[in-house]
Amino acid sequence: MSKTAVVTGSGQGIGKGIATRLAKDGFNLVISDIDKEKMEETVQAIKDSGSEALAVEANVTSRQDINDLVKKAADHFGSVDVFVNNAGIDHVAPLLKVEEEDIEKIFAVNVNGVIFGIQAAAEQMKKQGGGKIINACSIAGHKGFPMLGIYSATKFAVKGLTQASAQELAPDKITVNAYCPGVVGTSMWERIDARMVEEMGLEKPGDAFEKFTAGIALGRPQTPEDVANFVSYLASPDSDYMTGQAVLIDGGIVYN
Ligand SMILES: NC(=O)C1=CN([C@@H]2O[C@H](COP(=O)(O)OP(=O)(O)OC[C@H]3O[C@@H](n4cnc5c(N)ncnc54)[C@H](O)[C@@H]3O)[C@@H](O)[C@H]2O)C=CC1
Ligand SMILES: CC(=O)C(C)=O
Repeated sequence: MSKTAVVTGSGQGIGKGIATRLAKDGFNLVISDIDKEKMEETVQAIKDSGSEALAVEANVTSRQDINDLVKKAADHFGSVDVFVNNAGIDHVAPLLKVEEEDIEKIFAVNVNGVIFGIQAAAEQMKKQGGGKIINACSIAGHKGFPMLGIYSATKFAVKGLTQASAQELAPDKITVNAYCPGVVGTSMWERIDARMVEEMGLEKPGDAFEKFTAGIALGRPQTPEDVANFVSYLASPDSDYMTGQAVLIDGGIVYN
């Protein structure tokens, strides 16, 4: 029987790239997002390529939504073998301009969402005798970047949650790891660029993206496929002896 992977925030961008790759790897896919239209587009693309896919609308800030997502995935396909906590949002501002509601909003998605995902997936995986949980971290989870202060704080939190849950869940044969991309050309970076250009007084759209990508050792911005190639490994038995790691996959920006 095929294994099943659930990917949150897989209507577009990195999540869509991961879902498409895992479908190619032979997984049944559960595509989940708050954007119904984009979610259905991803499902159709996967079905057109000959794989099984199910769409489940879920907001990661709601524990109930995430519990329901895992239940629907398990009821439909029989198991949840891989759960990717990919959904995330950005926030760009100097720390002195950050409002209380900005902090609440970004932590609700990037941190609470990952906690709810780990909890719901682990309860299901325990019943099955194991599984793999994979979290979206970032270079900003290894190094604080100016203008990305609260975003960086959420990604440092993801790294901590990955390490703690890996140790708690190892006896249940559940591994927990994270991918830490650099600068990926998705709609998230379009928003980051627009805000940085405004806040930093740069000349034109694209200047912040160019500034960030200029320092990449491998000489080009990252694609969702670059990230998905590594997540494919984390979802495969080849990574069975790896847990608690938040691995940089950034073309050479941050070195640990
Ligand atoms: N783009 C980049 O350069 C990098 C992105 N990341 C992380 O990778 C992940 C994916 O990023 P991108 O694909 O670039 O973002 P994106 O903005 O292109 O796509 C994010 C997806 O998540 C969905 N989403 C947003 N809030 C949600 C919620 N509350 N519940 C469910 N779904 C929700 C959106 O509808 C969208 O489909 C995020 O966690 C991000 O922080 C990490 C490092 C670099
Ligand atoms: C979006 C993101 O994680 C960075 C650092 O570019």
